[in-house]
Amino acid sequence: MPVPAIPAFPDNTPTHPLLVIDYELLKNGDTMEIGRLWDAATKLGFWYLKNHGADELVAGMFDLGAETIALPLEERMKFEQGDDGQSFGYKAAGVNAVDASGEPDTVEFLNVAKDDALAWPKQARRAYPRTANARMESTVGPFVRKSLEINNCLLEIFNEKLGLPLGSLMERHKMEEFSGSETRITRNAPTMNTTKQVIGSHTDFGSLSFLHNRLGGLQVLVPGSDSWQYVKPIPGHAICNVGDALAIFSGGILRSNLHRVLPPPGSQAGLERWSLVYFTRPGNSVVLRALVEDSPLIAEAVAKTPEKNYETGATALEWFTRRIKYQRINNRKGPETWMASRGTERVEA
Ligand SMILES: O=C(O)CCC(=O)C(=O)O
Ligand SMILES: [Fe+2]
Repeated sequence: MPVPAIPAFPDNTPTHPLLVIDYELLKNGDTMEIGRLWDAATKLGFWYLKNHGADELVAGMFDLGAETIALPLEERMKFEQGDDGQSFGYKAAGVNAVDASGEPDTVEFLNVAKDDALAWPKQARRAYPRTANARMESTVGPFVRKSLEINNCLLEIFNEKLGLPLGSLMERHKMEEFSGSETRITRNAPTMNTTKQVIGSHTDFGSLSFLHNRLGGLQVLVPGSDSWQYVKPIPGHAICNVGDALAIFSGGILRSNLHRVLPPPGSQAGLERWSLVYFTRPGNSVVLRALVEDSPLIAEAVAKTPEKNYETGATALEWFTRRIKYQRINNRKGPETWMASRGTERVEA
């Protein structure tokens, strides 16, 4: 499907600069580029990634989004996530809170488990709408494999920079173990209100996110301030970020930064907004704690910040289930439910 021309991100809207990291250079072990990635991952926790080679697959995934949204709502609802903290499947608009007051979100999305994409045509975790089944082999599987290749390369780099024994991070992201790893296609309906949050402020739940945006709307909380700034989408550049699990494993050396989504700004206002992510998350049984015994660097970071508690006492599955479950408005009792859905911003506070 040809991509229609989209109005440029407005010139007069302030944006937060992210470092542009070249995946080809990382793959070739370029020390300077690895140093720049380290800088980005430890200071802001977000960076652009160019030369990742996933663009065609990304376009196919956006087509899958449009095909799925064209199904009758009733059919999509057969695959709804439900209220128990299960992520895979369809999420209808308005079922999650965006803040402590319980204001509803406006995005709908389809999440496909990495375990299902790789097991296809067998079912590993759950069933999906027929549009996803029709593209599982041609589009979803290849996109998931490509995203895994990229995120695994980043994990190996962080493993080395953190001074961990070879394979320590990969061991926590075993291909064979079921995990919360998934790809998500998100849609926000057109709206002229450019200030209402469509996805509330959050840190990502897992290890690494590989995000693709065509329209603006994503904002990061600028570290050390209470200022939110837009991240400008750049064609062919993914937006990558560190999530809670890596922040915890690294004792806070890697940064899981708060972010949120508003409707597209300025000249992009009123357009339907799509985004696509692949989330790498640890294996379900992996306990989320700082790897202090395995790296003097991590031990030192933890020792220097006694006010932070990186012993979550939770497995990746428990962490992930809790966060999803308490976002759901059906589970809401009061502002404490929003607090119960929070991630490392509690650890870091
Ligand atoms: O849509 C976006 O730009 C970001 C989405 C996001 O932060 C998420 O799904 O976790
Ligand atoms: Fe996110």
